[in-house]
Amino acid sequence: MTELPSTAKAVIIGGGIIGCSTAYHLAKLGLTDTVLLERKKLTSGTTFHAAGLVGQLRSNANITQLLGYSVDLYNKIEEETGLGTGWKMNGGLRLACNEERWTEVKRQATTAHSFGLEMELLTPKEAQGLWPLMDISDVVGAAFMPTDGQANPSDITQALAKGARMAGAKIFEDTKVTDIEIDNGKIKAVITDRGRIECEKVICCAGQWTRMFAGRFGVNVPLVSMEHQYMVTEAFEGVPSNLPTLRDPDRLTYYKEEVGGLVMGGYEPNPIPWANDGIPQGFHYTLLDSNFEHFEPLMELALGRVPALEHAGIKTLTNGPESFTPDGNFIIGEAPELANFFVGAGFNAFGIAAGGGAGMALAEWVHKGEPPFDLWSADIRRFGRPHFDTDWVRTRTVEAYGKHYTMAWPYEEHDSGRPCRKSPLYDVLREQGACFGEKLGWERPNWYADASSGEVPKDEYGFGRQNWFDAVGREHKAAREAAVLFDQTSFAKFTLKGPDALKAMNWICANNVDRPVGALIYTQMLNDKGGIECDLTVGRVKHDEFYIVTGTGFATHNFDWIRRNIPEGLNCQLFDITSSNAVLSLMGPEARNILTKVTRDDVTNEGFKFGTLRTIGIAGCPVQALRVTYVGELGWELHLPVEYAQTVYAALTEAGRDHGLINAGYRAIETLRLEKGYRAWGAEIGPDHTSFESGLGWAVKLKQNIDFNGRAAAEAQQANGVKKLLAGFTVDPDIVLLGRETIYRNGKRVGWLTSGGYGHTVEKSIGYGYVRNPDGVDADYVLSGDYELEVATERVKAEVHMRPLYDPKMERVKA
Ligand SMILES: NCCCC(=O)O
Repeated sequence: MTELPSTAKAVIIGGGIIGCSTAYHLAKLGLTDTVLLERKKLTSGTTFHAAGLVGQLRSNANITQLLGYSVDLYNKIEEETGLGTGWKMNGGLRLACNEERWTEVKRQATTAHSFGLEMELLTPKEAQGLWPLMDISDVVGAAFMPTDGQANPSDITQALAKGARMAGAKIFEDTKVTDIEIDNGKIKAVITDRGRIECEKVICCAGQWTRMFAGRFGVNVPLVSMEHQYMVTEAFEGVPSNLPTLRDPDRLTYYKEEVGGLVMGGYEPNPIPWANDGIPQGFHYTLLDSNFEHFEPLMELALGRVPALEHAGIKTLTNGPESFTPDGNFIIGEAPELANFFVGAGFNAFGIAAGGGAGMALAEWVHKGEPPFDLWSADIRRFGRPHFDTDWVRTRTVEAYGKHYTMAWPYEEHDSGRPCRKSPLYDVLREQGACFGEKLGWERPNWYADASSGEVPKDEYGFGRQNWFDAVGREHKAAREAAVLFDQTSFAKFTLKGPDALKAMNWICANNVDRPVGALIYTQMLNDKGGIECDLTVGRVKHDEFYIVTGTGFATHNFDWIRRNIPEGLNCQLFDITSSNAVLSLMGPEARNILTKVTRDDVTNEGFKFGTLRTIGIAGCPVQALRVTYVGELGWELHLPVEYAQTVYAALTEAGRDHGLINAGYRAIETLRLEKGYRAWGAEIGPDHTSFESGLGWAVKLKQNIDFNGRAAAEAQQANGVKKLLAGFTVDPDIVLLGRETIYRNGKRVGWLTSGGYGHTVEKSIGYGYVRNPDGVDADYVLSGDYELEVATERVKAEVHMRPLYDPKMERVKA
């Protein structure tokens, strides 16, 4: 047996497709000092029993791009390594068996077009032409993606491993990692049963073992092993080798050709979690007992689609446990809990589809310290407090598994593991008709039902206008004409304190935070490319203390970003105080009149200017009042110790009684901010979009002689111009915009919508998206075009806007 090296730059743990692909890409990047350790044999954990379908389309452009990268790699890896991979680009069919599904499929086809992928809509007969074995009596239509395909999971992994070795990486089988040596928060070495390897970076691609293993070092990887079954038939007539893969989501099943027979599996609504108390020792090349009884309902559904299965001989019913995650996306990135510990795991049964691209992305992340493009939807930092509890994760993951093929409704909420995190006002607001949504475990009012007119606080999903449309319209109108109260307790809140707090903040923030005590500053935090990593409000509470407020879902990510970017040697401490403060946002033209009734402090426009914060007294409570808005109206965010929440809420509602004050929820916030043109991180802005591209260059301190993270990139972009620019679009109010609709300028595809919704004041459907032009783009260019949006494959005329649709002069906000 070859001796283990005593040192390496990077050690990969796990020899499945993700580990091998990461080794391949690290070596190709020149990091030949990479070692991959597999405790048994390559592929022997999960990869060997994967089904091997390679589909590309996801609702996120960059994840789709990553899967597209896999296809490109699989197209060439066989020739590069000389090893067969079983890869074939036989195309993928997706069926729709009811009108709602057909709408979903048409919207997916438009999403594919937005992302530059070919996806054709087919009649049932045309689909049957590609898949003659299927019964089409219930099929309404189908979509076909010609560049999808399938691979042999073990073979493609071996090819990647060979490619990695050819490029210089070292791979060791039968080598178990027993420990990681960490000194003072720094990784020092990996300890194996064959010796110690000193290293800087560890990349944990240990599949379903990852949660337990990473947990030993304080790294939380919320994944769960679930039984996943598929049947393999003997060869039978009518199954050509070029048969496309088939997804039949209304029957919860998928198919691919294998040696002249079919592989058929699916996602049952009552999945079985496995190894709740840990994966048994010696589990390699191991399958679970076939569970025919559990598989039978899927089999029944499949027989309806492929009657010939009735007479096909069954070779096996494979039952292999695989890792699934609470939101159905995989987990990638550097752990926020431990520097230089990277994770690539939790692939939800699309590890083969994602393997090529995920290995590429992970390798770049390891090598350059950042991913090749924004991977937020798969980023390990998207998780938070509830995800530390295995039982909660399991409950949510069971739901996510069961919904793998069910309709992905717009605005759909999770049902399981709720309620988990509750604002002190939860019960009060529920009494008042709140219909809650959930984010990072927090229950948050989305909208309020009016019981007196028979409304019920329950979402009914659909692709048209939903059952909450009127309620949200009511809340929207109250915000514009009177006042509303939003419970925004779930906001993530941090403080940064210490003698060097200002120095640190002015390095991390793109806007100048060296303002007088009491100033409230909107700022972005930029990466080296000028991309927006964080978008938040910063209050200067004392000369050496800042109060930082950001979106609920970004708590882990933003905390991690700030902590990592505090320059070494500076004396300041960052604290997460999310759970200490409740937040009530009082917004609307009557906000001041209401506030005046409950406080003796000066809340006049002169006494309490927009963009400032101050402590005011309300009902015995010291309230940190922030004069800021995300809805485009006069208003204050009131941050207060949680124990006062009910008292202050009662005082405000009492004071607001004669001013038209009502409760409002997050869906009203969305329609209000769309009208006002406020950007949302994760949609309009994010690491791939810069301040100048998104029209936020006004908040970047280039005129001041202050160095900051991302300055060089921002300066270059200011000097050279941009190649994409964010614009607003409006269309006829009957057209429902949801985001990802394709943007056409003068008949040419130039981008897609990042958000879509309806503006109850402007009475139009509103969308935002980037207009791209490789030769450069500015506002005149954007405004000089004729625009159409493709919505569910149909083009509609659109108006373009470069200024907010509502109150462009900020008169209402600053009133
Ligand atoms: N491993 C099953 C994949 C199913 C799908 O790609 O839809």
